[in-house]
Amino acid sequence: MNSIETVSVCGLGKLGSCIAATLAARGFEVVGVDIDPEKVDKVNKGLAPLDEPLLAETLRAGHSRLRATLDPRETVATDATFFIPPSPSLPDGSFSNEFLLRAMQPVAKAMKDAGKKNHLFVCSSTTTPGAIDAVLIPMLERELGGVCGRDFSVCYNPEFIALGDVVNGLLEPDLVLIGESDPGSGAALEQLYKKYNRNSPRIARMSIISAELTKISLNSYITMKISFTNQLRLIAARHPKADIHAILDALGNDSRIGKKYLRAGLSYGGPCFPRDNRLLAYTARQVGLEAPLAEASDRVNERTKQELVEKVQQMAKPGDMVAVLGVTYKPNTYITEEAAGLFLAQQLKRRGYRVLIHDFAATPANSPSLHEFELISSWEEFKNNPGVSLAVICCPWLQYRDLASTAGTRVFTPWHL
Ligand SMILES: NC(=O)C1=CN([C@@H]2O[C@H](COP(=O)(O)OP(=O)(O)OC[C@H]3O[C@@H](n4cnc5c(N)ncnc54)[C@H](O)[C@@H]3O)[C@@H](O)[C@H]2O)C=CC1
Ligand SMILES: O=C(O)[C@H]1O[C@H](OP(=O)(O)OP(=O)(O)OC[C@H]2O[C@@H](n3ccc(=O)[nH]c3=O)[C@H](O)[C@@H]2O)[C@H](O)[C@@H](O)[C@@H]1O
Repeated sequence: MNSIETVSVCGLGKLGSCIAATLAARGFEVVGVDIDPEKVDKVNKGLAPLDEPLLAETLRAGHSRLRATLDPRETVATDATFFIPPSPSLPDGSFSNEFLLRAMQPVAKAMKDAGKKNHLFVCSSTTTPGAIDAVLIPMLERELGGVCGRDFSVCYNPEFIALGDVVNGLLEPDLVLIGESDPGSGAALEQLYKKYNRNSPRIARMSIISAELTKISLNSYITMKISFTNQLRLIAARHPKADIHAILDALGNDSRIGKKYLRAGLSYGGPCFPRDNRLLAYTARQVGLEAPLAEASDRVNERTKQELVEKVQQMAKPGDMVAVLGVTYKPNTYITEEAAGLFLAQQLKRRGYRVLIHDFAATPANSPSLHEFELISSWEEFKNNPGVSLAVICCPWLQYRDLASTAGTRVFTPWHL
């Protein structure tokens, strides 16, 4: 296929809005498509549809080359369409294809109606390994009445970005991963990335199933590393003279291990890590195998959460006022999904503690699970006069560093701030 100059992006959410904005800022003509009129309206006004560092500036930089629409037929005028709708986790561990099917179908129909051939369908949402070949490509072949790799192409191209750093993560990744239905489409996408990235990342091209397995393996491997630190932390805690931070700092010097994601703290959370291990275990079961390492990482993670509750129970008794500081799954995001702090607050409340909550970004408006809690409204006032029996720093927001214990309050800091 020819080079990609114009691009459409279906799904302008946490990841898609940043992909659309960065593509436009790097010189591509971009059409953004979403089913949410508010997001479309905001993007057309050059405003960020959600909170993400650098998104507003990037949208402004590419404003003249980016427009958004509710109409998927407008993708026909572009060379390639990136699909980035949600792919929620199902109870059996697999990821739903429903949103991808619903986003791709009208685009395929529009291509067919316009008689357009050779469109490139790029799936960026995380998929269950095997789903693209078994479900999405057959649907596209039916809708388009053609053969994948001859009449149209499909690439799987997930991004390895972490929330709070999406724009830089997209533009300067360690790795660009391309699963391709045919060499021509992979080559075209590789050329796009050579123009788009600000660094020169390794571009790994492979079959679609290999790329699907690579994507979930990466997250699964990293959680194995985090769970290893937690396993070691629990063992070291039983030895009064052992210092987990000194141990991990030493281990990280071995280049085979490395220092990243080797920080002793609490459990991992968020919308990605916990569900990717469940997906790897599901993928193993599909071929009659087990994924004991992925399952063990999740077990250690659950144990880490329980251990935090037990530890706090040793430090305060039911009826006491405990302040849970930091209820997001990591700093610089408002997301509380599977966060250690939220888990602790819920468990303490259930056990009869009086719970006060504080966070620098999460509020009941953006995290409805916080509605059931009393919130600390002013951090400055609280910092100077906590007046509670125990404050637990559950998320390593740097602003918590200067909270000192006062006469009546102890401060418990599982993260080495
Ligand atoms: N947020 C993250 O950190 C990362 C997310 N991913 C993957 O990216 C995908 C999207 O994630 P997020 O951006 O976080 O989701 P999100 O929920 O923030 O955004 C999804 C967007 O898709 C839109 N949408 C839904 N159906 C649509 C349709 N039929 N046509 C057009 N737009 C449609 C929604 O209105 C929403 O704006 C998921 O598969 C996720 O696993 C992968 C790596 C990182
Ligand atoms: O698949 C995805 O969607 C993304 O998932 C993660 O991104 P994210 O969940 O946004 O955030 P991270 O910054 O990686 O943190 C995840 C969790 O790990 C925890 N963590 C991180 C580092 C560490 O040393 N220890 C540790 O417990 C954090 O506190 C947090 O709860 C991956 O880092 C991305 O590469 C990937 O693209």
